[in-house]
Amino acid sequence: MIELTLLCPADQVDAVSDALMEELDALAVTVEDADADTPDEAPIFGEPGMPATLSASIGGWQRSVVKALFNDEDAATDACTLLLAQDGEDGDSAFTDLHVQGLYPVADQDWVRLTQSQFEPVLITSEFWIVPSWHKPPAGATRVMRLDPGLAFGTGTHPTTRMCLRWIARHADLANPWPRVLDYGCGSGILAIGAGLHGARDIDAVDIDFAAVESSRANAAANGVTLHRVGLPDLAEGQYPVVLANILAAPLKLLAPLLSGHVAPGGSLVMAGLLERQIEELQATYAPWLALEVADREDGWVLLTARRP
Ligand SMILES: C[S@@+](CC[C@H](N)C(=O)[O-])C[C@H]1O[C@@H](n2cnc3c(N)ncnc32)[C@H](O)[C@@H]1O
Repeated sequence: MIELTLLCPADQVDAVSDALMEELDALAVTVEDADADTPDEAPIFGEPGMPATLSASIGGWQRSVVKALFNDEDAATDACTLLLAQDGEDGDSAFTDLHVQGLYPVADQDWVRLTQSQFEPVLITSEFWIVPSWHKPPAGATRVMRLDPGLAFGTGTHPTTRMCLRWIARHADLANPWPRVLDYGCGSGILAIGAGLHGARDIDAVDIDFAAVESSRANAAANGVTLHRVGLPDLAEGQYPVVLANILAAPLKLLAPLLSGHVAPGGSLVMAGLLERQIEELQATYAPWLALEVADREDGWVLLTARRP
């Protein structure tokens, strides 16, 4: 295959990508920051609830590299010629300031195998592992969650997810299982499934993202875990002995009264997605309802928990 690489200003990224995919038969288009790994690198995604940067609202980085994949050199050359010849509204070229960087051969690879090789079994405790379907469970793993990477967040490789799962493994009591659990911001459903594998019953898993809801359903079924309710956040109802929420600081602050209200007397709130520097801010926000404490730390991330008296 051949990759056509173009340097493109932010306000033309969407139009160039659309033309390549929809009119010029590109097999795939990716957009990268031309200034990545330099002092000019600019993140364009803000946290949910925070303003996005200007570039995010116009489709790309100030200097974006658009890469389009074609079956062969002829197809890539034709596409490039047609793209540069497209007329704009004023009769000039539609894509001014577009610079062709080159055509590059892409070596044939086994992409499935390459992707799979990036996901190894993840240790939560010596007994509890997250294992992709193409791996055998490691020796000594007595509790195994089968989970493959998909559209929703949560494969067990991120420290925030791992800390929540460790908390579940350490606090669940099979002789006295949690009668209800709420996984708020369930993503792949990994925390809800983790709770289910540790005996929890009546587990509700909610998320604002439909892809997460679908993926939680499918992953739970693949692990033989029954979820009670799975859907949008308004499905969460009443009080739960355990409320799990791995989101991010800004939404967790906005959700403080709601999440605190879902914690049953004697129950626990378990929150992740928070950095060391955000601890005091979160503690202050939740103080009217619950006293949050640091329960775990990993790679600059913290797990905050609180028990309702
Ligand atoms: C970091 S992922 C966590 C996924 C999974 N629970 C885990 O621990 O790996 C955060 C999830 O929260 C969801 N989310 C973000 N804001 C939310 C909100 N206000 N209410 C419910 N879910 C939210 C996102 O769609 C995403 O699936």
